[in-house]
Amino acid sequence: MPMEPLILRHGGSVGWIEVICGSMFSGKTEELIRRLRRAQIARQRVEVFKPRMDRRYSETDVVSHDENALRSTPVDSAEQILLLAGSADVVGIDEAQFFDMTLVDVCQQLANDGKRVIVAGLDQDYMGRPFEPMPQLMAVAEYVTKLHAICAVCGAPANHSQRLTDEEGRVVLGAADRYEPRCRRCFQPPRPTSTSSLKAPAPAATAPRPELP
Ligand SMILES: Nc1ncnc2c1ncn2[C@@H]1O[C@H](COP(=O)(O)OP(=O)(O)O)[C@@H](O)[C@H]1O
Ligand SMILES: Cc1cn([C@H]2C[C@H](O)[C@@H](COP(=O)(O)O)O2)c(=O)[nH]c1=O
Ligand SMILES: [Zn+2]
Repeated sequence: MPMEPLILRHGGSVGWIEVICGSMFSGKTEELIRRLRRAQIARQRVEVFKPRMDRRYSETDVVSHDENALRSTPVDSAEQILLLAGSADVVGIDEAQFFDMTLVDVCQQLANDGKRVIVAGLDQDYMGRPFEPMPQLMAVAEYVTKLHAICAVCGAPANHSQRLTDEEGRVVLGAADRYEPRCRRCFQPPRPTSTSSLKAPAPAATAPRPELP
């Protein structure tokens, strides 16, 4: 993965998008901070953003579960990132799953403008569903890194974030008080309680057997 701005023959530099994704505790924030610190060491201009709603560990800093921290600007919307990125060479964005789909266009515009854009976020929610806008960002990114935590039940690589409370709704902020990473085998997605799930097909006894491929 290129770390230095690439200079084009006609003068300007070419930008790109890097996505860092995975479950909670997989090391996304640590990896984001590591890449941004290296860019600072290379004397590149770095701007870091996070959604203002993420106040878990700090109002202003991007903070990992291990208390590794980097100063950031909290924003209320993805559009604000465009306004505030200014002349940065490198733009870091944490907790990308809390922005709306506008973030995809914002990242594209920043990269088209010659900036290196590094986005970190959850690829799945507590139900195991793709967490927008992460899938769309992964599709348009030049580089995608998927990280794994360690399953809190069995120690295997963990791909899921298990919510430990009965709270419903996609957005419920928390850390180890509310979530733990789990592997595919140990993950137990909560049952959906929407009315559509009440109209589920008949029980297995009367359902037709699936055909073998
Ligand atoms: N079950 C776990 N698996 C991996 N790391 C864990 C686990 N529980 C706690 N940690 C800690 O979380 C750190 C990663 O934190 P962080 O970068 O904030 O992750 P993320 O941003 O993906 O939630 C690890 O370096 C480790 O110290
Ligand atoms: C799975 C899931 C998580 N969240 C929240 C919980 C935390 O506040 C963040 C994830 O932080 P991390 O840096 O990746 O540890 O997201 C949520 O709101 N909804 C979910 O489904
Ligand atoms: Zn497991």
